[in-house]
Amino acid sequence: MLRNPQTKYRAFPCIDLPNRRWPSRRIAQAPVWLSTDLRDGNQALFEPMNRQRKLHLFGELVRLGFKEIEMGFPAASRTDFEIIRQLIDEGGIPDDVTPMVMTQLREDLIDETVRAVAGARRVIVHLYNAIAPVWRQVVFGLSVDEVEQLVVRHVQLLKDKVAAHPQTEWVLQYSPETFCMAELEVSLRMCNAAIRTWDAGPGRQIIINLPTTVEVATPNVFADQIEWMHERLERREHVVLSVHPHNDRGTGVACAEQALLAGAQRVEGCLFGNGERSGNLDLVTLALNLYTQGVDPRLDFSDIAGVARVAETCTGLPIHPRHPYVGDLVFTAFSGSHQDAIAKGFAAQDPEGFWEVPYLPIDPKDLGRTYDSIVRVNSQSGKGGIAYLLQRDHGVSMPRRMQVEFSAIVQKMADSSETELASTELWELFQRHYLAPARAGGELVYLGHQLFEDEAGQGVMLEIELPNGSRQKLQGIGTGPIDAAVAALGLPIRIDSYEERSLGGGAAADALALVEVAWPGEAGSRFGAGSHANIVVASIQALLVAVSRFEHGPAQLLQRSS
Ligand SMILES: CC(=O)SCCNC(=O)CCNC(=O)[C@H](O)C(C)(C)COP(=O)(O)OP(=O)(O)OC[C@H]1O[C@@H](n2cnc3c(N)ncnc32)[C@H](O)[C@@H]1OP(=O)(O)O
Ligand SMILES: CC(C)C(=O)C(=O)O
Ligand SMILES: [Mg+2]
Repeated sequence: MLRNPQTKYRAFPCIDLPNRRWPSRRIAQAPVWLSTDLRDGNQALFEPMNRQRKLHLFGELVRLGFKEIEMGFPAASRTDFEIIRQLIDEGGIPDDVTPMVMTQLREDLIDETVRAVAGARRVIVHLYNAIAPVWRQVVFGLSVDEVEQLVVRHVQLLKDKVAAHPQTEWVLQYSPETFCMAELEVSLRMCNAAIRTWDAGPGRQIIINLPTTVEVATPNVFADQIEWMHERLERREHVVLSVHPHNDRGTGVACAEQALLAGAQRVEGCLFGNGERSGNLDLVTLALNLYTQGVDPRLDFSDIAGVARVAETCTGLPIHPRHPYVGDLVFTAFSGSHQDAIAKGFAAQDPEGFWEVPYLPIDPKDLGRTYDSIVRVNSQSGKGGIAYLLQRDHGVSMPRRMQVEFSAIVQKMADSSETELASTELWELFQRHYLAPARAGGELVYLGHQLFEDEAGQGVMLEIELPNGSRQKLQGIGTGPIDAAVAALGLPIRIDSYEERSLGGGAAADALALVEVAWPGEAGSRFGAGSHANIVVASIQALLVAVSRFEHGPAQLLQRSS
């Protein structure tokens, strides 16, 4: 990369629009949607869709509620010609859906295009030509006057040709390709030439479609360009002002939103942002952005995963897991504080009230998605999410300090595996670290006990197995069974906390005992857990696990026994 990029790249000039109104407006209704999945989306694929895939995607677009669908470039592609012809001839286009077909300003191509769609109930013919300086000079070698003549000549030609097919309602769409890079006066001249030549008026609609063919400036510049055109286009009431944002700077959706504020009434784009280079406007994101502002998008994404699978199958392109609204991970929180806030938000959410769950801009249920994967655990997770999963799925409710200790163990595991841990894996990890008798060797093992009453308090006769396999009988007296077991071990330990719960609920459920042991002089305490139908057994097991987690614990007992 250059250290002085200003020698190679220039900033796009600002638009002189002192009284711009778009910044203080709000989008209050859905635009007219045009899907160009079958044209702009298709022309950007390694392998363009075959007939079967195109028809599949067309059916899906209709099902989603699109009323205008660009079908392709019939003069350039035999497949496109045959598909549109077949749909028209066989009545395969619903009455409320208008197909659109694209062509360059060339007589032979316009001829073929009209042949492809004549007889349809209503059709939009899309004429385009690039008008920005570099294209005028380098690609076409035409002056501004000559470009205008090209537009007038071909709009007139189309007008004459379609007059022979009065049974079809013909709508013209004119796109000054490369609009965002062209001088506004030149764009206005070309658009007004098309409006006049088509003779737009009552019953003679025209769509003026302004593209960011290659996105080159910040969205506010595009919004200024749109407002400037909106205020100057002739016969404005008979013009549908449309935009066709691409996404080269990653701001296609922002451009569309700001263009709608600036006077655009219609947007063109593709599902999930497919399209040339870094894509077209993502229609799904725009629609759901509106939805989350309380605006009905008039497109149905209540099974968004199903739509995604159709799009992936037809285009052969995968959808990124972090893609807004649809990605596999977008309703998943890994980080602890997010998990904590989401869990609290769900608990507090009023089912009839406004959506107010932290970190989730939309209710996943509205898109046919579930809450199941919202709390997931990886190396970024905190104790809240881990504790939530163990409690929810395994009935284990850890005291707070144990949550802290266990989350360090989980993070170590997640860091080394570099993967997410499922709730079953958390449970296995919990058992391996804390739960007698699931732990695997190296510790003191409970074999049996007997309680007895003593003048000095509660007595216990404890039988345990040492790590070398030898058995030991130990006796102790204390204020209760745990205290007596501590006395029996004869180690300088202290019980810092003790909790018992029932594991998994129900009358027949095992008891779960959680014991926290401190060893004065040793940093930190250790937890242990035991589960058994008998709570005393579970408690002694938990104690033995916690003691075993101090290196000195088993070692001192072994030393004493030898
Ligand atoms: C931004 C967009 O997405 S625009 C849509 C782009 N999509 C496509 O082009 C897909 C379909 N296109 C095609 O299959 C072919 O380009 C065809 C069949 C239309 C034309 O093919 P060809 O005649 O071989 O021309 P080619 O593909 O090389 O296109 C370049 C020619 O078209 C001319 N041209 C490009 N755009 C236009 C236009 N809008 N109107 C008139 N002429 C145009 C160029 O000036 C150039 O002419 P030249 O050969 O006299 O220098
Ligand atoms: C609208 C047409 C010409 C287009 O795809 C573009 O300019 O990106
Ligand atoms: Mg395009």
